[in-house]
Amino acid sequence: MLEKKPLNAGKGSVVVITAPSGAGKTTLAKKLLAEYDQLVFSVSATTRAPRANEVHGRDYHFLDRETFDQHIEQGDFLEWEEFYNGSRYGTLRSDVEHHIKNGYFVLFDVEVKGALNLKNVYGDACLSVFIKPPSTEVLESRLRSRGTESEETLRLRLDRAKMELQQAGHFDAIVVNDDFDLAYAAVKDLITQFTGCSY
Ligand SMILES: Nc1nc2c(ncn2[C@@H]2O[C@H](COP(=O)(O)OP(=O)(O)O)[C@@H](O)[C@H]2O)c(=O)[nH]1
Ligand SMILES: Nc1ncnc2c1ncn2[C@@H]1O[C@H](COP(=O)(O)OP(=O)(O)O)[C@@H](O)[C@H]1O
Repeated sequence: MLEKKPLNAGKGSVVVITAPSGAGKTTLAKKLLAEYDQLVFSVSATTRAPRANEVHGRDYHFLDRETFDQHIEQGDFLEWEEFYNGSRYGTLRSDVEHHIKNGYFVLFDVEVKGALNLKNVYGDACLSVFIKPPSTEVLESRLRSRGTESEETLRLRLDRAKMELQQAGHFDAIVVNDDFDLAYAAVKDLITQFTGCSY
């Protein structure tokens, strides 16, 4: 769902990384954030339960469904989507505005529909990168070895991945995440070119 209210702040530049679940976007994003001082993470809100290593406010704002839906009603989200199983994910407008006002480039890690919506909002001020797994078999084995999914949520994520892979052509660049270091170098080059920032 794209919420129509425009951003109050001037349109800062943003980098959107999107991919099917398990392709490696969060791993790439974390390394980028550790290396680029000028890049700041858009911490999304979600109704899904935290994983063992996740911290509230750092990885996500973990909200119950009622609170999440209140934010929808109040128009607090720039965009939000239901990913699977009723789990909702959204970008809080105020967080992003705050970072842009402070002169940062904002890095988003969002699913494909949200990424397409953010491209619409930011237009030329957005670099969008689709991270592609080498194959669906590798995607499945990465999701399994991550150890975060039940058999049911694994299936739901893989089903959604099929739809998401078909959308890859809509983004500015596609980077295949086979060898991690090569994929990371490719994404870094794109960001350096787009932002003019070195790390
Ligand atoms: N549209 C949208 N998608 C989000 C947002 N935050 C996270 N996502 C995406 O929701 C999907 C599920 O996220 P998560 O449960 O953390 O699984 P993971 O990406 O496999 O680690 C991923 O594709 C995330 O990139 C958001 O604010 N908006
Ligand atoms: N190039 C790669 N080669 C092997 N494993 C990888 C690679 N990139 C990421 N992974 C692993 O795959 C799993 C999924 O990566 P993650 O970053 O959580 O994906 P996403 O955020 O897209 O769901 C993690 O266990 C991660 O360590």
